[in-house]
Amino acid sequence: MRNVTLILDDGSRFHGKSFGYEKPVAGEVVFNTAMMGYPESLTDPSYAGQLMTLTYPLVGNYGVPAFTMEENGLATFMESDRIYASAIIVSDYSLAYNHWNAKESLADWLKREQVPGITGVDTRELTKVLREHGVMMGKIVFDDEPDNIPEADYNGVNFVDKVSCKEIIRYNEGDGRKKVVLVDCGVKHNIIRCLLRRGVEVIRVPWDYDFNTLEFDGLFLANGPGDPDTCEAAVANIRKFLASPSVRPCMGICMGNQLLSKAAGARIYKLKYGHRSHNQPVRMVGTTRCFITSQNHGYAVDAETLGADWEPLFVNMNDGSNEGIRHKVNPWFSAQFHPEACSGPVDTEFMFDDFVNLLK
Ligand SMILES: NC(=O)CC[C@H](N)C(=O)O
Repeated sequence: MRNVTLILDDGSRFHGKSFGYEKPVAGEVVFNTAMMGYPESLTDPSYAGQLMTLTYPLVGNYGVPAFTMEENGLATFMESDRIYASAIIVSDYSLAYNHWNAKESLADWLKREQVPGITGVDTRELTKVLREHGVMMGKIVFDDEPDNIPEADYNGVNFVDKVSCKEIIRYNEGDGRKKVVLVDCGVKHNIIRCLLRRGVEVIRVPWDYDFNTLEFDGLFLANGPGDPDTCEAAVANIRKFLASPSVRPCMGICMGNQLLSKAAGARIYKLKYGHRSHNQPVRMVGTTRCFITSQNHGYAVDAETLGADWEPLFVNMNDGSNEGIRHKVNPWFSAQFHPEACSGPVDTEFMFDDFVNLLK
């Protein structure tokens, strides 16, 4: 294992060993405090461009499942067609792995997908640095090579455009089925699985496609990487939908919550270090009902700036930030967290039932 160094923008250095693909890489360094789920997180397109630090120390011990696709093109066990995170940073990579569903080691998978992985880093100390300073750009360099890769700069980069599908994909087509347009900002496959399991037809469209020209019964706004302010084309299409005389249900997740909120007039801001974990507590506004949720986001909605017809639906119980919105009259709502989980707690999957019931 070659020696590597993670260098953060503020000059802090963390030494480790390479266990994945051997190439230097630069990107935004974020941390995730979940105890498991590295196959799902690595293939979640919302991590595009990010160096993912895991605080849970032992990683790799349950290997990686087979990368098989179902007939409909959805991955059997993963959240997309490949790894989207730019690198993974762990404390103690486990050379031995064992699980009924394991097909290969995390190291072999990373090497095949050409994604760097580093181990031996005190990821809890690294997380403390990111928590105090806020997420930072950083790079992983090999100690036996000159450090000549440029710093990452994400200003104005539209990551959604890089990961969204390029043409329309239809799932579960059939007479009499309710049709849901899904705006693919970088959709996790479990969102599509959750919809298909409820018997609807899904029409997956590129993020900037004007779906208002299609015939459909409901609109679904998916998760996606990067800064929502780079997705004005999607916001314009959502605004058209909201203004349409034919009122149809709409649900959004994560980036979908941010885009719906932007269409509702709200401002988006960047959180200091984001929410990436399996145990984010949220409260449903107006009730004392709380849910434990799976999350992966760096931006948040400023609920104070929502239009008068809208209100917050969920609030984060750790930091009070907005976790979802709803329209006061029409069947339009969204969550900043991930009701489809995968991985993570499934407490809020009922939101898919609510959405599909509204279509009827
Ligand atoms: N998972 C997501 O959809 C993330 C949304 C957005 N890219 C953020 O970081 O806030």
